[in-house]
Amino acid sequence: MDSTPNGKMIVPDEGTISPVRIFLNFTLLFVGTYWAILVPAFLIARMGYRRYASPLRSIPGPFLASCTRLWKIRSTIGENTHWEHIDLHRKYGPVVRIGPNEVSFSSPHVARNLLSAGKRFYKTDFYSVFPPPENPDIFTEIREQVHAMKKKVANVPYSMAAMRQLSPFIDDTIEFLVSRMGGFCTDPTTVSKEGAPFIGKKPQPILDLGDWLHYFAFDVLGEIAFGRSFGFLAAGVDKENAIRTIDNSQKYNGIIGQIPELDVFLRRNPICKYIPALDPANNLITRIAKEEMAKRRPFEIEREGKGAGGDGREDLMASLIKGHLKDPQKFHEGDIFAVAHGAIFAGSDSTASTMQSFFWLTLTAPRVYAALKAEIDAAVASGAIPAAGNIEWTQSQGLPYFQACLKEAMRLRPAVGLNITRYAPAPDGVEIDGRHYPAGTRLAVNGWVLHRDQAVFGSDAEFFRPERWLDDEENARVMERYMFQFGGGAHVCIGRNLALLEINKVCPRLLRDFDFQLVNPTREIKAKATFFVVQEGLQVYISRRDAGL
Ligand code: HEM
Repeated sequence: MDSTPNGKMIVPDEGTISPVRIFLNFTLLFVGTYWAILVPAFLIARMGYRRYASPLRSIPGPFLASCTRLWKIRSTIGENTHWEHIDLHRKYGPVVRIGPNEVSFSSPHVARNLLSAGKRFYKTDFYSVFPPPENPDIFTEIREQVHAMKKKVANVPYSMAAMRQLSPFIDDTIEFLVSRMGGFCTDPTTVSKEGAPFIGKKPQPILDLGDWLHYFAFDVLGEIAFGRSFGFLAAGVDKENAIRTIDNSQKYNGIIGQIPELDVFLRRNPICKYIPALDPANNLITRIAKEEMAKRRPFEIEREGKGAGGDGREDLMASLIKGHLKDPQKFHEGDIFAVAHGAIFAGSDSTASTMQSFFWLTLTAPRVYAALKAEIDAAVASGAIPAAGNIEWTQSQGLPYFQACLKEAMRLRPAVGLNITRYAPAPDGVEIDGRHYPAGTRLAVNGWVLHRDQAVFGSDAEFFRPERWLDDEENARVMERYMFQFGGGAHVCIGRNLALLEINKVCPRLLRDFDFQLVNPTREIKAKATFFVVQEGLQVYISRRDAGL
């Protein structure tokens, strides 16, 4: 206690010190002194609560996953989610708790229900980090009603009929790919019969088929979306590192999609705009998309069918502009850019990855590769497919073994490697296989797991055996119903017609025109799950062949 100059003691008026203040002071002092114990204690209590007080508490799974999202973040950073989930279901069974509020299912029957239209299993906030957040495209739009409106407009240019009209531009790109690949062919005068990699003094050129298929997929999308190629095949390299930048951005989406609340501090942080390397607007693909938007103004030119894109063709952007002009309230101007630009992100890695899987699985199975070549040779000999030039969609439909190999590749190595996740519907939640999941529970499925279900695909579901699609028609129909490489329901892939058209034209053509030999037949290609499975290491030696002659 203080004293006054005259020596009298100052007695504090107890009534003027608020008890709240005393409590706050005490709390601050306490926390300040013991924070090193209190913070971990709080976190442990929170983890324990999430682990044991949750309605999901009896579902098996990794302990850490049941208490914190860190387990999923770690799994996504590791880029190995696809294989990890296969192991997880082997260990814990058909239903696994992979997050405090998230469950993964291995049953294709559950997946069919979960992804069906009209059942009100809506997309989670995982998708909200995928750009552009200010104007979501078909893939990133999580407001279901708005999504349905946008998809209705975009479905028109994505129909198979519309895609087949653009087929000549795919043909030109295939022609160019084939001519570029010709530069990697072994010189026949220097090759030994055994096809040894080094002949005489001249090393046999190595073709990174994975890279070239990637360039091809991008250039096709440039033609389809904007009426012009991105020029990857011409350059023969990843121009301006555009593909790598997109892959890195997908990796970011995959990881931050697990903790979307962090996005505002990272990519959505306005500071990014001032750092050129971090501003997505500087990416080659985005620049081209913007240039094309600018070129097509005023939009009325497209309505008159003149095709401001340059050569009068109705590319995706032209068609979206028409959709906007028809109903600007439902399909805004910003949607034109978002949907056309988004197509490149959604359609490039996915299509490339599918073709890479097809070639990898086929070339590592000599019996399959030989049977495939025999089918193509026979088709050429009979005139079912031409001996030179491009192959039409209808012609490749007449190659049953090729179709079986493609389905088998999409079954064993689907292009999406992360989970597809939906919320249990509000307000009542949902019952699945006798267990109730409250509204808002995250329900996840992964194609890599679903497509290995032995009840649907057979006891040898682990193995690449294209014949399973040809053994029994009825069985093939059942298997087809439980394939999820393109997702399902209201969110089924809008670009699947385009992807299948491309693949059905280019793969048989390459098999007809070239012989392939893997450089490292025993080395597994790298398959990194960001959202799509990005693959590396599909290196081959090639030589020309005269199929069917
Ligand atoms: C073989 C190639 C492809 C595969 C395997 C594939 C796979 C998928 C999958 C699994 C989904 C559902 C994702 C989910 O629900 O979370 C999806 C959606 C989507 N895909 Fe594809 N895709 C391919 C090619 C393409 C192409 C070429 C485009 C566009 C040009 C495209 C555009 C989209 C869009 C916009 C969505 C969102 C659909 C919606 O939510 O309504 N995809 N794709």
